Amino acid sequence: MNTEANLSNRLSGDGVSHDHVRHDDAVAEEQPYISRLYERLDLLKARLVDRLASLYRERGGTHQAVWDREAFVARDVERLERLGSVDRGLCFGRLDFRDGQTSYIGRIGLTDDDYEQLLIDWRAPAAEPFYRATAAAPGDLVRRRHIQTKLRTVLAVDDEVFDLDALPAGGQGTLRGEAALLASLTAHRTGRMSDIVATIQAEQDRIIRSPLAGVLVVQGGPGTGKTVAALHRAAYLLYTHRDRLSSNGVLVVGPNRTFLHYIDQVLPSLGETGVVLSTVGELVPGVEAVDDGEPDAVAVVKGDPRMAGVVAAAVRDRQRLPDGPVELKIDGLELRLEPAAVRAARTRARRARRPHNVARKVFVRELLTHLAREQASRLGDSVDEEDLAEIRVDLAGEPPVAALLDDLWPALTPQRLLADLFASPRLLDAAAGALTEPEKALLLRDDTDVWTAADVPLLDEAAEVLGEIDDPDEAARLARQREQAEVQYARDLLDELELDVPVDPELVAARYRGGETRRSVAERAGNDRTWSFGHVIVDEAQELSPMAWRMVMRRAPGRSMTVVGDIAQTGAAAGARSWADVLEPHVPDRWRQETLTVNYRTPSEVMDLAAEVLALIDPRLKPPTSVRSTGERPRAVWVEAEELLPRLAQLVRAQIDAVGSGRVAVIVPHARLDELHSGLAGALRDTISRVSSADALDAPATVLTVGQAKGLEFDAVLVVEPAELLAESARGATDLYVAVTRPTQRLVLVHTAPLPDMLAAADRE
Ligand SMILES: Nc1ncnc2c1ncn2[C@@H]1O[C@H](COP(=O)(O)OP(=O)(O)OP(=O)(O)O)[C@@H](O)[C@H]1O
Repeated sequence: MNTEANLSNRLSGDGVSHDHVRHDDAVAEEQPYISRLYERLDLLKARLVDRLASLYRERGGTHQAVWDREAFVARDVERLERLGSVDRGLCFGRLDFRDGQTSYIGRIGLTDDDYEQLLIDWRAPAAEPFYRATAAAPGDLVRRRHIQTKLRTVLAVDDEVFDLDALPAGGQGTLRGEAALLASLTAHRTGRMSDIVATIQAEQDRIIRSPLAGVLVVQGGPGTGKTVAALHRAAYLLYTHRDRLSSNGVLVVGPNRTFLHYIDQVLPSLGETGVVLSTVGELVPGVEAVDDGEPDAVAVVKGDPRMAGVVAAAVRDRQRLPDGPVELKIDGLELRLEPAAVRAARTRARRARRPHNVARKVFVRELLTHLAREQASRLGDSVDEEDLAEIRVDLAGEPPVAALLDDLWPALTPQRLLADLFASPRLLDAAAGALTEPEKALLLRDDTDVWTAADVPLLDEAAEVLGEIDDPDEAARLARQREQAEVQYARDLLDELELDVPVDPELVAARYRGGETRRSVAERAGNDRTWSFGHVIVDEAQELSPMAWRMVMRRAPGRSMTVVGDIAQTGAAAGARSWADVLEPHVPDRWRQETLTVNYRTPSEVMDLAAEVLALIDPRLKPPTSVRSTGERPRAVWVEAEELLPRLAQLVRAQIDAVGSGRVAVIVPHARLDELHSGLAGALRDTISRVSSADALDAPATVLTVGQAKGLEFDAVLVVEPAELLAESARGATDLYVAVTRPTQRLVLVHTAPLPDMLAAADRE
């Protein structure tokens, strides 16, 4: 079946009675309106720049006047950013209704000076028919027109006519269906995900416009548009619930930095910049997790829900009792502290039911009061409350007392708690009663400040149980840091605006001072571990461990979430086996699931092979249906072990040549990453990168592991040593399934060892 027929069958299998018609006049017909929209856009931008320039020229006035002015500036800057981001494909659709009315659909809404609607935002209810109308249920629609533009010029129009008779005479030419979708699906990949606002399909639209409340799970096979639909959902929710979400923000959690880089253009291209993108390993500000390939067995223990109890017990364990009486020498006077007195102070502090560092104040006060009384009675003094307060202050300044307090109830950072715990068999024994001896042994390591992604949820858990340390020096440091950030923000903002007016960034920053609200929500949220987001999107959600889920749930106390993933692609040893397992502990009965079934990425030839792999993961699972075919079957190339590198270099070179400006991936077993990357880099020089480099996805070809390829896509993919991939995978065939479903055009399997049986259908060379 050829590509077009395939596409048409898949998308229009509902017996649509529409006639696809084309007439070049339609292109000419649309150009004036599209030009008018761009003129309007330019005018609005020019007005905003003028207003900002005059706002910056103004100085002084009452505090209120300054405040108001800054509010205008912030709002106008945001508007300008939004208008600046929608130039490409500003308008992409037109709806013609039975009553003769016409609407144009675009990236944003535009009105003229008389508030006449010129363009409808794709997220507005009035735009829904553009995505949802079918021949069976056209509503009042007679025609849906896709308009393809390049820069500001109309290139093509693509009509679906629901009611030929209702169209005015002359409007019934010949057009090809789904041209816009086909063009976008077959385009070369650029290393960055694009938005799909012009071609969103009905099953995706349902997900995008699903209500804000509760947890929506989007399950779907590879390439079904889960990621892209979730990002459009973020844009839709921000538009529809701006009042609620603009102050709390939206968080998108992705599997790794490369993936976030891959998707980070999508929301700005939809005019939304206020979203925080983060990996699990970055969710605790101030901690940089290393991607050091922690052994699966260790990650499994760290991700186990029993670790919550271990962290809580580790904290309690640091609230110590001395083994016997403690002698303290203060100003030549011997004071004796009995364990019973410490126990009493500890009980009072624990009863406060506050986090450890907060409850420390109670403990310190209780113990110092006890010592103060002891001291006074030894001196034969009688003391009142005021005297006690003074003596407490004096005692707290005594080094032996301070050392004792630090020993019995230390102020702890999450890092200190975990570094001490993992470095001490004694502390582990005391806290990790719920773990087996081998599990405890897996956690042991040297005292170090290096953290892995699996440690981050534990640090977050510890931060919850510990609470903030009340340290005035730390508060002053944070205030300084904030001031510097404000000046930098002002500088960036002025650079961005390119105003022809001299404006001093210090002055702008000084105006902001005290105005924490001036920093964007995304900036504030990204630096605050305890921030409550209005909505949280978790992508590749199947990879999160139970401890990671506890952390992510803390970021969404309102439990408004979109959880996106594919259980069949779970690679992490501590990842999910079912959505119910993941969600029932947190939102019993408050989650709903939607399933996507059409694969927009992988051609059917490749998907047929992937289906064999999927059958091994779980024979009950159904692969998504590919929307197109290419006529190119997957190939398997056997090479001698000694010849692997030179042959692979040749094969990669051939694919780079074949994809032109597109992208090639070389997916390799973890154990061979370094060797194959340096070998290929030697042979192919600057055409090849590895994914750890900043510009990884900009190079024509990239060498990466399956974990790093998760969520990404490439024109051509070479999978090296599939049998080895299978052997080193924590979850059987799931890694192989992910690897073979990355290409948009071609798949080549390169092997020295025999090919796993499930790949037998590939053409052999
Ligand atoms: N309606 C659409 N119009 C145009 N392109 C689309 C559409 N839906 C999906 N795509 C494209 O299909 C590709 C796959 O989408 P996406 O990466 O979101 O899939 P996924 O389900 O997250 O895949 P995986 O599970 O493999 O990570 C992307 O290039 C995306 O732009």
